[in-house]
Amino acid sequence: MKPVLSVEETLRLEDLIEREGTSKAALMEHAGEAAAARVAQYKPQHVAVLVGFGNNGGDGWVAADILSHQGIAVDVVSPIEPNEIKSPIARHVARRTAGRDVRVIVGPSRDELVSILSEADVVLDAILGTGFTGAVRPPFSIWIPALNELGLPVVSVDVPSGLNAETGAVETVCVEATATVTLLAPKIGLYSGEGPEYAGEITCGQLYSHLDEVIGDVEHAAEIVEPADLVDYFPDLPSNVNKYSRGSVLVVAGSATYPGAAIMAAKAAARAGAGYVTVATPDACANLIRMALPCVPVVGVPSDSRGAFGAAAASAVRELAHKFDCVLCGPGMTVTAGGMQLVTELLRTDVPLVLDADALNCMSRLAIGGIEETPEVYRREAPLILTPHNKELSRLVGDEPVDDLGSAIEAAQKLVWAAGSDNLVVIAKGPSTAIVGVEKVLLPMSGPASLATAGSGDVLAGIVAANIAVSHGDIDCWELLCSYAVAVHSYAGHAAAALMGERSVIATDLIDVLGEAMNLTEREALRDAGIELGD
Ligand SMILES: NC(=O)C1=CN([C@@H]2O[C@H](COP(=O)(O)OP(=O)(O)OC[C@H]3O[C@@H](n4cnc5c(N)ncnc54)[C@H](OP(=O)(O)O)[C@@H]3O)[C@@H](O)[C@H]2O)[C@@H](O)CC1
Ligand SMILES: Nc1ncnc2c1ncn2[C@@H]1O[C@H](COP(=O)(O)OP(=O)(O)O)[C@@H](O)[C@H]1O
Ligand SMILES: [K+]
Repeated sequence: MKPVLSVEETLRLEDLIEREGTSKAALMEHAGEAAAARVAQYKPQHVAVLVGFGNNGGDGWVAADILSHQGIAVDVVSPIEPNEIKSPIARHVARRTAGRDVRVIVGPSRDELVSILSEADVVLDAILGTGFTGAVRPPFSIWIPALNELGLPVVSVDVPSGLNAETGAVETVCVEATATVTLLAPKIGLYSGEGPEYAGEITCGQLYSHLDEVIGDVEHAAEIVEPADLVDYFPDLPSNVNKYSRGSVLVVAGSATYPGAAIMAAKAAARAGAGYVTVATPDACANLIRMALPCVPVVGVPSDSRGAFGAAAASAVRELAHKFDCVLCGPGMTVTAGGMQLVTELLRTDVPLVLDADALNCMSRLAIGGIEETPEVYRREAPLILTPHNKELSRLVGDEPVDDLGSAIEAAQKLVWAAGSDNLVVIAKGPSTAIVGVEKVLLPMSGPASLATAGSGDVLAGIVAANIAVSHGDIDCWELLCSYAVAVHSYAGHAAAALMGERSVIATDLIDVLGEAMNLTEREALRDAGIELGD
């Protein structure tokens, strides 16, 4: 796993490295080397380097010097003279570079800038980095749209200029990078908010050779799950299994209004490898679900007058629940008094439980002002996995705003820290999904935007439940098991987009390609771990 840092954590890491004997000036030299190496991959003859006033600009000045030493024509565009730069280390490298074989253009007009950029094969963006906040001010608010309009390859240093490195927010304008060389460790903003849209291909510049020895001494906002991290989490299929021993899932879901959600979750659980899936659903929609799922037993439990779970459903489901390796509750169930009783009852069982969709909304109604205020409601011995999207997560924490990766991680941490159990994991879903446990925040591979389609979350919930059932509790790290499930969902998004076209994917397509998605996840993980693949 690869650490992802907040801005504050990055600054602490720099200080720590400095105490170990490597100065910030030395880090800037290495940052410039990393940026120049990324630009050189394009084999350019002419490079334009846009620098700002701060240390991000310093990195750009160093890179410009290195590229010009490689025989590349380099134009450095700066808003001020090198002598006027406030940061002493950036001023030093700027003055040094300006005295060498580069052309320096200070404060060009928009037209002059466009004509300089038009001569370049690649642009290095070293305008703003981790020190940037708020809305981009002139002259950069003029430079950045001019650069974007040209559509040239752009390598950004640390983060694309205009992107808030902490939140991933873009207030006004931001460089649309082809590639970003982030420094020391990736910044959380590259994965949050609009980060993924602007950053292009992200690589990390190695600025310090003993990083592994010190990175553990600063907290990290999150860790990126690399394919090889998942090698221990593929579900086995030994030859001596039967349908029950493979892993059984009870899907408690559906209502007369939303029977489809139960159908998709159950089918996804079966396709993701559970040997025996059963649906418990209100009587009112049981027959419809039976017809849609010939391979799944469907148990009707008492409905209320609207065809949702009624008051007597809770005890009926409790009787069933303990026979299964995992219970998934929520898809399509709607929020009713019967549903709330059902969720309360399931939280009290000792069976691994996945709560999704309206089960989460029922749960948030069990407490006023945030469920984390009453952790005894959801603290339990058996694993509990919650799979909220931002709105559901916000309701769980008393309607505090959750609108990007950072706020989702914060809200999820409130829930897991209040319960204090390492069996509780929140899968905070969004364009980037975070898996939040009591000690770890993991960022598994994200899928394509094709996943933003109704029912896609029901499919993910089925995949998660199946993997818990198949594991039979033999799990070192629930966060990694959940990461495996999210990775399979993401690969399903890619596989379905390849088949159907990225705009046409619907949730049932994801279910149909789950087998292929599991194979892809496994193949990628083995390759990344350096394990030989058979034919
Ligand atoms: N991590 C590492 O290990 C290493 C990090 N290093 C590098 O340092 C970078 C951080 O440098 P930094 O702290 O100097 O900040 P930086 O991003 O250059 O921005 C500050 C400048 O931007 C300006 N500015 C601010 N807001 C603005 C706005 N809205 N609109 C317009 N301007 C705005 C602000 O102006 P001021 O507010 O002061 O007037 C100030 O001049 C980091 O990203 C990495 O590249 C490497 O060198 C070494 C190893
Ligand atoms: N823009 C996006 N890019 C990638 N994945 C996305 C995007 N938007 C949503 N997703 C994923 O799609 C799923 C949507 O889940 P959810 O909102 O619960 O859907 P539903 O309630 O309709 O089943 C989540 O797994 C989420 O991570
Ligand atoms: K930048």
